[in-house]
Amino acid sequence: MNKACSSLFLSFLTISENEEFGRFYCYDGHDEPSSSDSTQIIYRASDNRKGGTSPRIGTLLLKEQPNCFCVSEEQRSRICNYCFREKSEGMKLSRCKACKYSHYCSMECYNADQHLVECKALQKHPQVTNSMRLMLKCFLSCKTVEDVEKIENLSPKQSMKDIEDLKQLAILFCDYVKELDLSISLIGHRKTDVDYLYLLFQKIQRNTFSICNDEMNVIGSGLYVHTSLFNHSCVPNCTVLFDSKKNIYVRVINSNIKAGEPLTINYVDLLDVTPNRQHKLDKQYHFTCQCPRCTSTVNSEERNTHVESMLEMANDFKQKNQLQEAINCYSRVVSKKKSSPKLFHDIYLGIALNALAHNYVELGEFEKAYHYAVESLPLLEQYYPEFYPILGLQYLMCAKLGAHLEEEKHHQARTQTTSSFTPNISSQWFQKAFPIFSKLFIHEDNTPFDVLRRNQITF
Ligand SMILES: C[S@@+](CC[C@H](N)C(=O)[O-])C[C@H]1O[C@@H](n2cnc3c(N)ncnc32)[C@H](O)[C@@H]1O
Repeated sequence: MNKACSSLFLSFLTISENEEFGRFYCYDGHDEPSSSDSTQIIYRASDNRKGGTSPRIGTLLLKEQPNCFCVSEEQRSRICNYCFREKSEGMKLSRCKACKYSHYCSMECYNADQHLVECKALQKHPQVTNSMRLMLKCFLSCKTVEDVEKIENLSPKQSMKDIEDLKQLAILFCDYVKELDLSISLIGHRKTDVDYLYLLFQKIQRNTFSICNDEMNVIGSGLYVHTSLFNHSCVPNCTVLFDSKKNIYVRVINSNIKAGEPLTINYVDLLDVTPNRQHKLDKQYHFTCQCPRCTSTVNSEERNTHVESMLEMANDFKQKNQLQEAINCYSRVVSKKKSSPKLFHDIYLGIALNALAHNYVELGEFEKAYHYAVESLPLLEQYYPEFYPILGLQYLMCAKLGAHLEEEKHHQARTQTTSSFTPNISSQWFQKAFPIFSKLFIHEDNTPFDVLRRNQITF
């Protein structure tokens, strides 16, 4: 029942012809699922490690290029809209003179992005949303029957329920593209078919990945048709990462995956309380998560709307670059929690401490940043898996800040005659960061050392 996989999968992955649910399972090589199973892709654990059923941490399950992608609105003047390279002293970006919207590093990127088609639409509709731009890119990517099949096979196969904002989006999209020549696309003739567009928008809503840079900041969005077959869990055993060429990598992050267990990634931020995660999963992905964390009756994670509005206010200040005001809001959350520990869930404290650390880095107040980053760690360790990219970056941030503070103290010690020696505070965090980087951040164009180097916080 299993057919061989395309080259982007490693050989131990096989694809079943049953496409009903499209879940990936860990497979021990003995207990082959029957054809009535919903299993779509199976991980042959026994091929990877003799005698064991669980793949090792860091095992690469698949690597894939995006079928279509677009740069995020906030990043469009900072990175090339096709190759996603960052603007730097050695690399200039030119803004398209016609639409004044898109930026490219070269004519090759301008042409490869098929910008001329989009340019016409952007000139008339500069307020376009990311999902509309991604939809147009999706149209442009459909050049063969196979390309069309890949998109049409994405979940859901049929329109599921009335989603008013997606219906509106379908209507807006018709207007966006009505004057464009989309004859190069095999689905171009459907550019104003509202029902078809509504279904495609549902697929885009459920299957789009945020493309992140090394620091896990979102720089774009894309469709990756194979990776999007992974289901979600709030206790995931796999994670996705990106390289600088927008390739996605799915790697194992739990060394205790049993045969028959689904292989999962997370669709929403894990540093959030259960009702909020569930709400997001329901709204965007239309399912109720039944993972151990969501169904736990032991550690209930309740919402606190008062704290949430304070965090939201802080976030608004941050967006407007009013960092000190944002810091005041986050600090109020921290002090409320310290004065009444049971008032709201620890997760909110984790969010506030983490935000304080990042805000103080931006303000150049590194001692405070270090203090909050270290204080946030036990909470991040509780809600993120042990081998998780964001956790690795947090350890790295502590290490870099620690190293900077040590350096400053040594400098003071050299210039003053009396000073105490500074303990080596940074190495403990480097030691924690390194296993995560060496197992997860290992892309074709990267060694973990490159990533560590690129992630240096510049002081
Ligand atoms: C990106 S797709 C994942 C692959 C999909 N299951 C398929 O077979 O094509 C997202 C959709 O999968 C389903 N899904 C993902 N994780 C799930 C879970 N933990 N429980 C139930 N449904 C899930 C939901 O319908 C969701 O909208």
